[in-house]
Order: sequence, then C-alpha cells, then structure tokens
Amino acid sequence: MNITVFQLDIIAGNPEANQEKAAVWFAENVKPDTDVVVLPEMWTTAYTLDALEDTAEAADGESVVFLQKLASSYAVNIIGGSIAVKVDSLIYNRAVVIDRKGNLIYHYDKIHLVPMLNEPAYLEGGRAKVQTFVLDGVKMGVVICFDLRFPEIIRQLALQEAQVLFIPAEWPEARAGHWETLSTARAIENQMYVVTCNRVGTYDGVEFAGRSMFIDPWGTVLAKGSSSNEEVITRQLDLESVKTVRDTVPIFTSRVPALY
Ligand SMILES: O=C(O)CCC(=O)C(=O)O
Repeated sequence: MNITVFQLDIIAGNPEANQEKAAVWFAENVKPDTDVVVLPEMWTTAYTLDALEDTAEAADGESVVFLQKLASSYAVNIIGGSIAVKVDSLIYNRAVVIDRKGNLIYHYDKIHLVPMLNEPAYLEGGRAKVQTFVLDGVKMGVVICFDLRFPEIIRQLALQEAQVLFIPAEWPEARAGHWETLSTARAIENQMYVVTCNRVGTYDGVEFAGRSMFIDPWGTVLAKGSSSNEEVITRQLDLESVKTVRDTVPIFTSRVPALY
C-alpha cells in the first residue's frame, strides 16, 4: 500500500486558496500507484479560531465535496486531514476519510481539545466512540494532533485491529520532541504503522514542527519530513509486518485488562 503525505503550509482563513493549492499538489504528486493521500489538521483554515463561525463548513460543505471530487478523479483514497465543520451551530475539528470512488466513509471529530490553544472556547469535542474504517481491505484509524497524548484512545483502535493509524496535526515546534517520541511510542506499543502529517510554517507567532513521519510497527522511522519545508513524502507499507511484529512480541494476548 503506497501512502503519500502532503506536509503543507496553510493559508490562514482561506479555504478556497487552500483548495486551489491542494489541487496543484494532487496534480503534481498523485501517481497511478498512489493508494492513500494524507492532509494536515485544519488544512482549509489553519488555527483561525476567531473566524471559524464564518469559515466552518457544513458536513457536506465545499471542502468535503472538493475532496470527494479529487478522490474519484484520481481514484485515490484520501485522509482529508481535518476541517472545521458546523453541525447544529456547534463547530467540530473533523477528520474525513474518502474512498477512491469519492464516498465519505468515515469521519472523526477530535475528542481532546487543546487547553493551551483555548480550543474548548471555540470548538466542541467529539462525543462519538472511536472506530476503525477500512480502505482497500485494510483496517485503519485516525486521531488528530493533541489526541496523540492519550494512549488510551489509540489502544482502543489497536484493540479493534487497526493496522495503520493516521495523525493529521498542527503540532508546534516548541514541543517537537514530544511529537517524535510519542508518535514512535504509539507505533511500538500498539504494533501498528503510524503515519503522521504535520503542517509547516507559522501562524499567529507559532512555528509548526513539520517532521511528518512514517513509523513501522517495530518503531523504526521509515521517513521523516523536514522541520520547515513543504514536502511530499511517500512510502510503501508492508502490512505483513504488523502480523510479524505481533507474533514476535505478542502483547495483545499477554494483556490482563481485568487488573487495570
Ligand atoms: O499537544 C500538543 O503539544 C500540541 C497539540 C496541538 O497543537 C493540537 O492539537 O492542535
């Protein structure tokens, strides 16, 4: 399975301009053998929280429809980063998953909102239980940025037999060490591929960390983006290795959840 991560900078508060940019990146970088394309968190607006009342879109709004059209015209699956979506006057930080035919097959509303960014004042936390989804026969999961700090949510996806976890993010440079260490830990402890897609650039004085990564189920970093450049990163995942690692160090059959 070939996965391509778009480590983008984001034009603040301008979904249309970010769509135009994404369209160019798709045209230049999606190949006939690309299976999945991954975008960063809040890739249509960046963290323009004050303006989300105006820029948040409907659940089937323009940015989702835009991704659906891209998916079907390139016949590629898309982990559509996340988008600010308004439902019944509440705004969610929503990851969307679209299959090769352009079907929106899953969405995930970021459960853990970031106190450091005052996110709870602007956004509603997701309240649906996390679930896996299937693309091309492979079970996968997605969580968003700050969720990385909560091993229990990712363990839940592993217990549902996810083999690949995607993490779109806008993780800051100030805590880049946490980003790398926690992403690697989540891959090792859950024996799954972890594919992260972080933005680069700056917004409102915050510098973002880039360093989007592909980490295999053994914890080996297969690829890492730079800290500041926009980049396309592609790697092929060998899904057999999930089983091999789980057979070699069988943590799932050794768990004793009744005791903790
Ligand atoms: O947890 C962190 O340090 C960063 C989280 C964050 O920036 C986010 O969730 O958008």
